[in-house]
Amino acid sequence: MVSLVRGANYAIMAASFCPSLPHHFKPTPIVKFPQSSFSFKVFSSQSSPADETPTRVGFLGLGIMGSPMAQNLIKAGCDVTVWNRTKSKCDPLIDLGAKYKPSPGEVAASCDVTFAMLADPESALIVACGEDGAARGMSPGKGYVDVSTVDGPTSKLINGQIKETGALFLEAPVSGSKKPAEDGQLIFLTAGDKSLYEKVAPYLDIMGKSRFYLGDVGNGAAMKLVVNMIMGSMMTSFAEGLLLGEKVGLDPSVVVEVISQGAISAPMFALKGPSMVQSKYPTAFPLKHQQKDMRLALGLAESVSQSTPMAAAANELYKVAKSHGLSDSDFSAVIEALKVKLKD
Ligand SMILES: NC(=O)C1=CN([C@@H]2O[C@H](COP(=O)(O)OP(=O)(O)OC[C@H]3O[C@@H](n4cnc5c(N)ncnc54)[C@H](OP(=O)(O)O)[C@@H]3O)[C@@H](O)[C@H]2O)C=CC1
Ligand SMILES: O=CCCC(=O)O
Repeated sequence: MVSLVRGANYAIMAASFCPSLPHHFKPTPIVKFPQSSFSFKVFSSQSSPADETPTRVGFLGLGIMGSPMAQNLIKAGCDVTVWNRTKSKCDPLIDLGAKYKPSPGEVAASCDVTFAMLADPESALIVACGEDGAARGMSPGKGYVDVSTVDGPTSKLINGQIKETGALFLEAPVSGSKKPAEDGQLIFLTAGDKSLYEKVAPYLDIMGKSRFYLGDVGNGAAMKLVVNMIMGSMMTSFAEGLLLGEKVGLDPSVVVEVISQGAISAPMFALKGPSMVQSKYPTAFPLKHQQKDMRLALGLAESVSQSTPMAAAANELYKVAKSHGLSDSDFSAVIEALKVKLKD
């Protein structure tokens, strides 16, 4: 079953699930509407599921996405313990009131639920299952929520290791980039233990604007990869159009404007177009991660013999862009890979 929850009042939610905030705001459980995949949260001053909600939250991985996500939890008054491979990235969060532990295992041991936002399958595996990994600190009653973008097999591996400890697992990759992370407007694509999904829903609602529950582990990863595969191909197609337009004498800013008013308008084009026209690529979503997602999506397609020629071509372009040193630029920098001079 797929469920989506929308529109939560940030302050009221935070007050209900984060102990340092006033107790008189208490939400009722999610109200689900039959015949619809939508459900909405409503609030009252009566009883609350808060008693069963974990209150000590761990956060592993404080990069572009993890930092603002953890920050939103802290600002909402949650009891947050952080860890990051590069310790200095913990400091601004510690200044905001977060606790610190020197390893993922120690974070997990000291928290009821631990979130992880890591770069790729390799880092997600190391942090969850490595020597000092989160699994070391897991035990019955705890939960591990991996919000990184990884492939299904990796997610299933982590699920297996976490479940062996008696703890629960939820995969919950996100749609939405740096700004939605800062604004608490992410979209969570979750799958795994339903009871953990329900327990952590208040936290997802602090960090995001909606959440889907998609069933078995692997479905969240698949949904995320399908979405990002489409996004990656859209971006390369947009880049080609901008450059072709420019070469035949069109003003690329006008191309962006025309696109924004028509049937192919997309927030991504409106957001990235103006800076791409100026050859500027301030990093929101690193190009190396987009290429990783194309690679993982192609692997997913391969696993079910689905033909994906557009995505395969786009992936090659991201690889070329990486080889030009653009890994840490925004993924819109893929346009640079098309600026090679061709002979007439
Ligand atoms: N940026 C975006 O717009 C979005 C990104 N995502 C996905 O979210 C995840 C994180 O993205 P983002 O925050 O942008 O990425 P960043 O590159 O900014 O952060 C990556 C994080 O992973 C950590 N890390 C990397 N390798 C290792 C390792 N070997 N061991 C331990 N930790 C490691 C980094 O630690 P350190 O600081 O030490 O390098 C850092 O905390 C990725 O899976 C990405 O695909 C999903 C939606 C949007
Ligand atoms: O994984 C990155 C997604 C970026 C976005 O959804 O805007």
